[in-house]
Amino acid sequence: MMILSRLLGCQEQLGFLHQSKEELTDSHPVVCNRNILVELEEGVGVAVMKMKSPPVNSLSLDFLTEFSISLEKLENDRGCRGVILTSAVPKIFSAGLDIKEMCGKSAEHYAEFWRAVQEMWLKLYKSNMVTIAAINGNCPAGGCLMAVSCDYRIMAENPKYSIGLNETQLGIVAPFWFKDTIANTIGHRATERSLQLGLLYSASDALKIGIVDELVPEEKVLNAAAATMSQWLAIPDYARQISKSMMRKPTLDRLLTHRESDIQNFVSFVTKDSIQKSLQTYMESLKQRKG
Ligand SMILES: CCCCCCCC/C=C\C/C=C/C(=O)SCCNC(=O)CCNC(=O)[C@H](O)C(C)(C)COP(=O)(O)OP(=O)(O)OC[C@H]1O[C@@H](n2cnc3c(N)ncnc32)[C@H](O)[C@@H]1OP(=O)(O)O
Repeated sequence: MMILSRLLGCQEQLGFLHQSKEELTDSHPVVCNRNILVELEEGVGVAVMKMKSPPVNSLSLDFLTEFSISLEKLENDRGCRGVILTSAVPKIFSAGLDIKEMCGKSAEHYAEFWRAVQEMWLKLYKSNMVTIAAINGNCPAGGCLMAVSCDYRIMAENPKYSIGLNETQLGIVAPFWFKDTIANTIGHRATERSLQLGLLYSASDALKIGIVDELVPEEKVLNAAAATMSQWLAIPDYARQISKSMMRKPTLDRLLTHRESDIQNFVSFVTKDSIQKSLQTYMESLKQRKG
């Protein structure tokens, strides 16, 4: 019930009611949501989802709810066959889960938050559409999860940007389905090293290890994503979708089977004093790094 009311509440915030005439053209209907801009190019059947939640596109409960609703709308739109996921915030793809959602809140809040994280991943990983991440900035932890859940990743070749699952550096543990998703991308051995050490890879190392598929100059990331999209869309949908599902279903089923226990594990993990302390110390270190 709480989730339903949040979804309904968010649908109002989603801004379907606030579209201006300038934002709606025949060829590029744009939906300006609070955290995500969705632009559907109808003739081509491709939507661009631009995350725009400054300063760092952190994945808050509101953001995740909006993301899942937006993706579901596209999924149910027969005119949309592909999605390019990118960022409208300079230098940041996404800073991952919003750490503030995991600090000093109630057990009920943590459970609701974690269900929203699961939902985002389930929707993205099982999407029937072609999904391409156009990674135009830093991409740690939950941001990396989003990227590796897509079918293909193109990253800006900027030495300042990094990508990876750095959870252990915060004193926390990437859950099994984060691990499965990255292992499906880079293999078991590379995942083991990557997760234990909480590695963040530079763009060039990310290409070498296979976290990303292609590097291009920053200003070409979206064009490169559109070019790759047209190659993938040249394959008949039905055959491609069944192939995707064959590869991903066991991983999806594992979370679906253990969804409630995964939420309980998260809540009991994150409510530990030691974990709260680690997260708070990490947040403070982010602030100090600034100063
Ligand atoms: C036994 C098994 C049990 C299993 C249980 C499972 C538990 C697993 C739980 C969770 C998995 C976690 C996944 C995650 O995604 S955790 C998040 C990890 N993210 C990071 O480590 C990134 C942190 N951020 C950065 O490194 C940088 O901010 C940056 C490189 C992304 C951008 O740098 P810069 O442009 O210099 O910006 P600032 O650092 O100055 O940041 C601006 C502003 O934003 C705040 N902020 C940054 N990241 C986050 C975040 N992830 N959440 C919330 N807030 C964030 C930062 O503090 C600044 O705030 P301000 O000082 O108030 O301006």
